[in-house]
Amino acid sequence: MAPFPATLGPVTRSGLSDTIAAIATAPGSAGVGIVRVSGPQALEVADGIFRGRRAPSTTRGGRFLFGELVADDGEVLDEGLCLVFRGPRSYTGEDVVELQSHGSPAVLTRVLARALELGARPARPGEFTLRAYLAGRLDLAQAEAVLGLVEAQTDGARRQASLGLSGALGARVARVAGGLVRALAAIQAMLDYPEEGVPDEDRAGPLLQAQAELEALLASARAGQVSTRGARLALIGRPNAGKSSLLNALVGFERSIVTPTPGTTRDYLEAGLELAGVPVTLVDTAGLRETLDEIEAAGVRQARALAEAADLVLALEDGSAAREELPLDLSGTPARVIRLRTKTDLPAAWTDTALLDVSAVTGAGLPALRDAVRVALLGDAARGEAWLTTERQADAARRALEHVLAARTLPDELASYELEEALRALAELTGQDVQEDVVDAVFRNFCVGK
Ligand SMILES: Nc1nc2c(c(=O)[nH]1)N(C=O)[C@@H](CNc1ccc(C(=O)N[C@@H](CCC(=O)O)C(=O)O)cc1)CN2
Ligand SMILES: Nc1nc2c(ncn2[C@@H]2O[C@H](COP(=O)(O)OP(=O)(O)OP(=O)(O)O)[C@@H](O)[C@H]2O)c(=O)[nH]1
Ligand SMILES: [Mg+2]
Repeated sequence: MAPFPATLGPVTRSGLSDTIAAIATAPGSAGVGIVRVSGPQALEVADGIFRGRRAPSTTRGGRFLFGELVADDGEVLDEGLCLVFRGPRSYTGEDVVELQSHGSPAVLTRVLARALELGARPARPGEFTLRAYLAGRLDLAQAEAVLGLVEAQTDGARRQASLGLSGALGARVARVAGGLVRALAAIQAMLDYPEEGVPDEDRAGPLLQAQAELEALLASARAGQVSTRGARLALIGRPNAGKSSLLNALVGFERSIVTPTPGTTRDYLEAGLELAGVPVTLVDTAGLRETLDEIEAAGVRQARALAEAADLVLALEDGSAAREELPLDLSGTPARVIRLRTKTDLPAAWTDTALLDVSAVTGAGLPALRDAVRVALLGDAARGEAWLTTERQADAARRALEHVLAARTLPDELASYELEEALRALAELTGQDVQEDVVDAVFRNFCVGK
């Protein structure tokens, strides 16, 4: 991808003011496919491709035309629709034309090639959405939500992206910023008119409130990332604990080999499923034990490494056999472990209320397990609220919180500096005050045509 223009603001705007075109629909055959054109020459380009009862350039915004898509020599490529959006009333804020043909890669490549001949240039990844951002139609968090929506594989990811796109996250951040501005005003008043006696709660109240809101926002960051990026769950236990059986019960088919012989699973294997709206990868591993078998020993080493790297460990112990200690130290990361007593359909050899009872055979305990996984992965981040969904957003919120915490303890002069820094971090979060390389990094992840 060509580098993003050097600065934001007017320079970038003019740098982006040429006309871009791209196939907006996914590669492959489909019912309908779309070539999208945006920029000052969009209507001119459309006039050169589209033949209908009237020319796109004489059509009002918000209308569509039915007609033919034609090549430079007049050959009809396909019948199609032309949608006309006149700036600023369009996705990008510029003149936009959509040429909608049958969803044939052969047709779409010809239509795009014709648009490029007529003066458009190929759009860079995310450039339509970048233009919407630069036109002030979306904030940066909304642009990230567009990306999240395009990539959403689960309903949980879709919900968060959709909330983000609605501007709910921006609104949540604006609330925090509003509180900081009030606190800043109180401090300024104190500095300017010390004799007036500004009540301390005017300063402390909004700060405390902002701190609480930032902490809640940051608590949502892990949930947001997990719901978009997904999570890895490692099943760990002694041989025969029932790891492979549990994996099969959770995914609903015989993904992993199960036998009564301890040491059945050697190489690890993965299975994808959706748990609590989160894309989850379950990892079945070799049972942990000392062994002279070289292959099995390699599997055991791998199992330990997989447990280390997982977002969450399901530690299984066979409830129908004499209890043996799990040869794995989980004490360092108790928040990342759910302990299970398995085979509860069989007579219990022992019980322990600290463990969750499950049976892969009857399915008993599986709903409780799914619940525990949801809490472990998402915490109590409220479902209806907008979460921080990217590391970039979380980083900005973290810095804002640090400055707010500093402001609470510092004398007025220094506190007001900290609050200004906190506000700057929040402005970065929504993209009002942001370095161009950050913007570049956000849009680099997009696909062409978005
Ligand atoms: N065919 C098609 N479907 C699509 C999109 C698109 O660009 N084209 N979208 C994009 O990726 C999404 C819809 N988002 C859009 C957002 C704003 C405008 C728009 O033209 N807004 C104008 C006019 C609104 C109006 O007429 O009421 C505006 O806000 O001023 C269009 C699409 C999803 N579906
Ligand atoms: N009754 C009953 N038997 C179970 C249950 N889960 C597993 N088993 C049996 O226990 C034995 C071992 O099950 P696996 O799922 O292969 O155990 P594992 O932990 O994957 O074992 P390794 O791969 O050897 O480490 C098999 O005979 C299973 O049928 C259960 O919930 N109830
Ligand atoms: Mg197994």
